[in-house]
Amino acid sequence: MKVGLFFGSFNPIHIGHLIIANTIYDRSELDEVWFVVSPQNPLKKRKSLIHEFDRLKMVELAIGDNFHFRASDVEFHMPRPSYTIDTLTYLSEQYPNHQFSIFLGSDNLNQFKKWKNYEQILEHYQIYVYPRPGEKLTFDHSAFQEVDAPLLDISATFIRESIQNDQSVKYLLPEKVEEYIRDRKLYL
Ligand SMILES: Nc1ncnc2c1ncn2[C@@H]1O[C@H](COP(=O)(O)OP(=O)(O)OP(=O)(O)O)[C@@H](O)[C@H]1O
Ligand SMILES: O=C(O)c1ccc[n+]([C@@H]2O[C@H](COP(=O)([O-])O)[C@@H](O)[C@H]2O)c1
Repeated sequence: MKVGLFFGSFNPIHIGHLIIANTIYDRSELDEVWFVVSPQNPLKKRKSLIHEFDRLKMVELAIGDNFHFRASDVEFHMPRPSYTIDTLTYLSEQYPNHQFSIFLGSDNLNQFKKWKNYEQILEHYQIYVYPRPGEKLTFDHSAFQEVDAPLLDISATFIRESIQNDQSVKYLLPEKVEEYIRDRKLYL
């Protein structure tokens, strides 16, 4: 089985993530996309990072009706911060019949040489790269496959700031995620 891993903080998941995942799924040979919620990105230290269980729950709510998509808490049980190569190695051992690839936004790609053992990732995994506004690709490699995905100027940062400023985030998030944030008074 071919599985595309979409690693992210998902703080919170938004329609940008869902459109990217669906575009790559639709234009590739992937059987499934797994959204891997990272407790702690090694390169982002943020006070606004809410508990990983809430982030996972929102991912589950967002993808609930799509049986090609799965939410994964695999990194909750691993050492922190969340190093992608360690998770890839673990998953490849756990699922020897699966062929894993990863998704990477162009913002992360431009920082990729700061990732732990990034050469090992390049050597063993295909990487679907999708464009992000304002992020021209500064690094090229044969492991990268650029995806012709729409440019979406939506970020979790914008959503958190809008909530803090009491501005509407309607349509930027699936309705169930918006309700979850409102009910639990997250990001205020
Ligand atoms: N609108 C977007 N267009 C392209 N890639 C995106 C977009 N939003 C998020 N991504 C990518 O999705 C992955 C997970 O994103 P992440 O959870 O950090 O969301 P984010 O919106 O970038 O969050 P934040 O604003 O908190 O940094 C990252 O690889 C990021 O590059
Ligand atoms: O492995 C690394 O060194 C590494 C460095 C930076 C980011 N990552 C991962 O990249 C993913 C995207 O992070 P984010 O916060 O932009 O959603 C997330 O799963 C991080 O753990 C991984």
